[in-house]
Amino acid sequence: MKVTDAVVLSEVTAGYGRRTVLRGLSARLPRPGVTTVVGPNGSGKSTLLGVLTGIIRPAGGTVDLGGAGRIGYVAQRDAVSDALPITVREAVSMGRWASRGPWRRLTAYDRAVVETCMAALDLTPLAAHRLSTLSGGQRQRVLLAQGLAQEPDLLLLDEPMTGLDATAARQIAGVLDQERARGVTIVHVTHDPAAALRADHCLLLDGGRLLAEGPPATVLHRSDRPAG
Ligand SMILES: Nc1ncnc2c1ncn2[C@@H]1O[C@H](COP(=O)(O)OP(=O)(O)OP(=O)(O)O)[C@@H](O)[C@H]1O
Repeated sequence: MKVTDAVVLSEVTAGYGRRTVLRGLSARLPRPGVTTVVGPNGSGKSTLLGVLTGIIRPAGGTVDLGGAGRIGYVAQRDAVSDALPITVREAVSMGRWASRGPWRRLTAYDRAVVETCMAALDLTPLAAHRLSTLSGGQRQRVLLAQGLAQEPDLLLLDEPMTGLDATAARQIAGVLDQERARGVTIVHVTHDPAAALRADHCLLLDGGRLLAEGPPATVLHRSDRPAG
């Protein structure tokens, strides 16, 4: 696989069936580095993450992950059933399925990764609790721990800070800083300008098109102004 210093999207067109969402999107995301994706509701941010995961196959254009092998994906909390009758430890362990396959017995290494990821997000005391008994912010931390347990090169996050209090948001930001320092490439959809500003790079989408890309301060300034 080709190894570059970037994830490169070239003229990507993608959507759902006959519904086109992303239209001719070209962008270059630093690798390693943190890229935030901002834009109004429905502008195609989650669809872009779907393309990067490979779940959504572009109808046109190309995606070059720059050699990123393992991809971790952390969904919006709403997208995940809170009713699953599993514990926090079981949910985080699901992050190991990507390398082991579902229903396989986890190795000692897998179990150690799961414990480390729970500890990083202060989930160890909740390890035996059912997901359904957790608060929204705690569940959000479980989803991130599950993403980290995949030991990804490329970590894709869909609004991981939504609805979190300041302490939990700071904690997640700290964990993402650590991952970035370890060389993980992070792509992060957010509506939070403070989170977007901390990134290395920012993409502004509108109507499925790239309106601007570059340093967050410049791009966010652009997003404050009416398009045109
Ligand atoms: N599974 C789907 N089938 C058909 N259309 C979809 C599907 N998922 C999203 N869409 C449509 O694609 C468009 C872009 O949605 P997407 O979720 O990518 O936007 P977004 O920028 O992430 O929005 P938000 O900020 O609200 O999360 C929307 O018009 C949405 O209705």
